[in-house]
Amino acid sequence: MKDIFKIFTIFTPKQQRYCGVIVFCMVIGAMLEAVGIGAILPLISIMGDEGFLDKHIVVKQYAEILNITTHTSFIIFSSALLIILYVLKNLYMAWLTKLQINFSTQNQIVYAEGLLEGYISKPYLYHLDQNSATLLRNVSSGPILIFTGILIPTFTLLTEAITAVTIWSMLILVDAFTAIIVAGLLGAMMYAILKTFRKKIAKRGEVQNKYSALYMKWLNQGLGAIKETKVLRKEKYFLDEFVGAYQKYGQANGDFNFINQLPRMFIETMVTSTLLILIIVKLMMGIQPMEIVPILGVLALAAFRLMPCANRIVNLSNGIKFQMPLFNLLYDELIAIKERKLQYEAKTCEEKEQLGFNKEIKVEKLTFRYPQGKKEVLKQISFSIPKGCFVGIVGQSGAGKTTFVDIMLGLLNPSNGKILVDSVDIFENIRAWQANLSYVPQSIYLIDGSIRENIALGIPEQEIDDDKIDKVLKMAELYEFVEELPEKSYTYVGERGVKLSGGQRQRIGIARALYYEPEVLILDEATSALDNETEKSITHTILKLKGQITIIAIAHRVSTLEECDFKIKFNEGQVERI
Ligand SMILES: Nc1ncnc2c1ncn2[C@@H]1O[C@H](COP(=O)(O)OP(=O)(O)OP(=O)(O)O)[C@@H](O)[C@H]1O
Repeated sequence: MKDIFKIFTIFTPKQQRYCGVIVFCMVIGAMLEAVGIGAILPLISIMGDEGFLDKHIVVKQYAEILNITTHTSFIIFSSALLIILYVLKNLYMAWLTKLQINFSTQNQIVYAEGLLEGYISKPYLYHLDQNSATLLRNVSSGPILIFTGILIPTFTLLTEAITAVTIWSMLILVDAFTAIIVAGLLGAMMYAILKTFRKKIAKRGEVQNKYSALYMKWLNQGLGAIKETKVLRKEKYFLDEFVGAYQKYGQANGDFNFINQLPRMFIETMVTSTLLILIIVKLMMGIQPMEIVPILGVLALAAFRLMPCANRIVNLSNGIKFQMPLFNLLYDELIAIKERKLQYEAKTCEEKEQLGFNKEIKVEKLTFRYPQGKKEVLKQISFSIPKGCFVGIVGQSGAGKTTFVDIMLGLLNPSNGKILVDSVDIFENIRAWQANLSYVPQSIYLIDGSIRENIALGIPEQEIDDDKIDKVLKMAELYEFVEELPEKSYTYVGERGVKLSGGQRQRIGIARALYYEPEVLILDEATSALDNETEKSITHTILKLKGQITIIAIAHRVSTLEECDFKIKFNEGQVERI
């Protein structure tokens, strides 16, 4: 039962009040439902009683005002009233459903944004430990499942429960004995069904949750490495892994759907049999069949209205249980979103603040160890880089060069030591330091957009400065190539830049880095995957920037760093200036 209300704990007090309004409207809706059913009984009595108007003088007086004098016209009038009641009730129910769906959809969007915002702003170390398929599943499917799979069913479940209680209360007035028997029977059945299937459903929920991330992972990997997959002829391997996970996911869903169909059949059989047995008992007690008929009308209606109610309550509870594993998994993150909303915390900030850099970068006794790492990757390293210098970072594979660069970039926090820029520790305000940086990795990530969108990454299309695009295209020696393209800088590069050569991709990376007019340009093996000629030509491009900005470049090839001012050699966590 506590599962049902857990969903409301992720909401702010304002949202909870809104939920309260929805629940209040639902109570009215449930009452309208009950009145709709209850109103059938007087109509049946009126139909069966020719002298009804004569027996009810007050009703007769009001009817005469409306010019209703005969029994037939009174039946027609009462039927018309009932039609209006049903139309109004269902219009109200449609409005209420829309209210619930709007609330759910709006929050689905807010929480999807919140989840992505949370993941994007998480430290780089967090992402090193996560598989992107899990995060993809959480952001893309999480809010949908939580809001359409838990919140809407919770609202519906509450409506059904309120409707059931109201109908049942009316049933008590008509025939208390039958009402108690029906409630006892339905209650016992619901309890038994929920208890029997609770664990099975929770287990299926966990399985579908686990394998939805896994099949997504294999999908990503199979399609992400399409070139290697095809060349190595490993299509079947990826397909088998994907199908293996998808089968388990599908099986869990199928099992749940089957289990969730059983209560309807069970409840229907039990309720119909009980109702018929009740009639037999009443007949055996000597009650005349004609006396049973009017009561039976309401009873059958109520039972057949209560039965789907009970059935839906069971189905909805099971559905909620099935979706709970993902909700529980995301619970802390959803609470964090609520807290962020409460604190009106600034969105992933794009601060204007920039750390001043006029003299030097000083690395002081910098030490780093990865959380799961056994030894220190950097051991108290110290050196300084004067502004405007071109510094080469060299050393064997695994020596800690990328780790150092990641610290410089503000992606990793040192275990000890400092990096001072004009005597200010960059970790005091890493965003302000990052405002000075541009970075070119070994493999540039290109979005499936135009060249200009890729260069001015993160800037809305309409705000891209085309003069600046031309300028950096020239600096990266890409201008002529782009000018020859049919759509120039508006040409699409394809997913991850598949329509470009490796050298062109790296040049776009350099143009991107330069678009932001950095004070410090960091290159992590930016040219090492290229052939000698392209590498030389890109190095030549970079060298043109020497003296204008500070360049820190990791490179394995000696030729890349021939013209640098000095080199820092990394060796087993220690450094030496050469
Ligand atoms: N996420 C991580 N968790 C634990 N250890 C890591 C992690 N990333 C890197 N390491 C370890 O840190 C050490 C330094 O790695 P780093 O990538 O900085 O070396 P590198 O000098 O850049 O190597 P290369 O030239 O091959 O890129 C290596 O021993 C590596 O195994």
